[in-house]
Amino acid sequence: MLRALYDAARKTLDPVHYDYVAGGAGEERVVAGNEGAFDRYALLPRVLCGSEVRDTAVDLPGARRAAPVVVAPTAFHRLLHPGGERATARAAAAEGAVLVTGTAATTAVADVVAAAREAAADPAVWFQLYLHPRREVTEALVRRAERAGCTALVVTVDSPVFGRHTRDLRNGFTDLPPGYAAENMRGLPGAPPDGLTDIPMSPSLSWRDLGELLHMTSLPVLVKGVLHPADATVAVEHGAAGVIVSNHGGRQSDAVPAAVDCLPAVARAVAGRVPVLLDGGIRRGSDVAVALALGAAAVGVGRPAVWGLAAEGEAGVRAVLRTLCDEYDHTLALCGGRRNTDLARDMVVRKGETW
Ligand SMILES: Cc1cc2nc3c(=O)[nH]c(=O)nc-3n(C[C@H](O)[C@H](O)[C@H](O)COP(=O)(O)O)c2cc1C
Ligand SMILES: CC(C)CC(=O)C(=O)O
Repeated sequence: MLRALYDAARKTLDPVHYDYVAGGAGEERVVAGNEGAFDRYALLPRVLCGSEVRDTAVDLPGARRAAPVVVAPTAFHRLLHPGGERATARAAAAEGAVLVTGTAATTAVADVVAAAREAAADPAVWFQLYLHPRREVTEALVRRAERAGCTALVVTVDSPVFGRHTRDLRNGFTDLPPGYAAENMRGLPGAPPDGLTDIPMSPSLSWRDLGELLHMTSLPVLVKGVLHPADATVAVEHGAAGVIVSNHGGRQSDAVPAAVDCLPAVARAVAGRVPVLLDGGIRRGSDVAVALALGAAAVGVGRPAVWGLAAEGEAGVRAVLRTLCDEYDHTLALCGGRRNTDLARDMVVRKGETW
C-alpha cells in the first residue's frame, strides 16, 4: 500500500524536488545501506505469551505517545506540497505521533504548532535546531520554539558542514526558489532580509555549545546524529534528554555504517538513562520492531512521511503513519509481545546466522 503512495509521490513531484528528497551524499551507498540493513535482520518470535490487547505506548521527552513512530525533521514541505508543514503537523497530531519541525521548515514554528492544535487537543511538536556559531542566533531560534509551544528540542550534530548531495549538485538545486523561505530564520540576527536558506552549519561547534544550549532552555534536548557509542555517553553526561541514532538518511557522510547497525552499541552505552531513538531506512512495521528489539524506544521516519505528503498531503502522511503503526502492532502480536519492551535483544538475529 505504501509502495503506491511512494510511486504517486514520484509521479507528482518536480523531478528536481524528487531527487532532493530521495537522494543523499556521494554515491548514495548509505541511503541504500540504511534500508538494506533491515533486510539482514530477522525477528525470532516468542510463542504463547501474547495478548488480545497490546499497548504500544511510549514515554518520550515532553510527550507520551500511543505508538513509537515519530516524524523526523525534513526540510521544505511547502515546496513538496501546497499544504506544507501545516498538513504534516495536522496529520501527525491526528495520528498521535510526535512531529519534529525545524530550522529548515518553510512554515514558521508557531504556525506549525497552531495547525497541530487544530487537529488534536494534545499534540507534541518538537523543534529541530542547527546550532549557530553565534549564540544569540541559536538563542533566538530556541525562544521561537519555546514561545510556539514545542515540548522538546532536537539538536542535529551530524552536520558540521553541508552534505554534498550528488543529485542536487547535478540538478543545480542549491537554494529554495523565490517565494519560499526557511521561515524560522526570518529576521534573526545575521540572517539576510529575505530570510532565505541561511541554515547555520559550522565545524567549529563543540560539546561546549551543547552545554550552552542546555543552559539556555528548560525544554528537554535530544541529540540527533549520534553513531559512536562514546558520543552517546558524552551527550547523556551533558544532560541530553534523548539520543537519536541517525546518519541523516545518508545525506551527510557516504562512508558511515547503516544507522541500525550502530544502534546496539549506542543503546549499551546509554544503558537506559535516556530514551534512544533511531532513524534511517524504516519502511515497514517489522523495521520498527527490529529497532525496538535492538534498543530503540522509538523510531523516526523521514522520507516515508515526505512521500505521503507529496502524494496526498495531510491524508498521505496520515496513511503512512497509520500503516506503519498498524504493521508494527501486527508484528508485535506475531512476536508474542504485549508491549514494546517485550521485544528483547535476543529476538533479533542476523539472517543466515545461528545464535
Ligand atoms: C528531504 C530531507 C530533508 C531533511 N532535512 C533535515 C533537516 O532539516 N534537519 C535534520 O536534522 N534532518 C533532516 N533530514 C534527515 C531526517 O531527519 C532523517 O534523519 C532521515 O530522513 C531518516 O532517514 P529516512 O529518510 O530513511 O527515514 C532530512 C531528510 C530528508 C530526506
Ligand atoms: C536545508 C538542509 C540543511 C536540510 C537537510 O538537513 C537535508 O536536506 O538533509
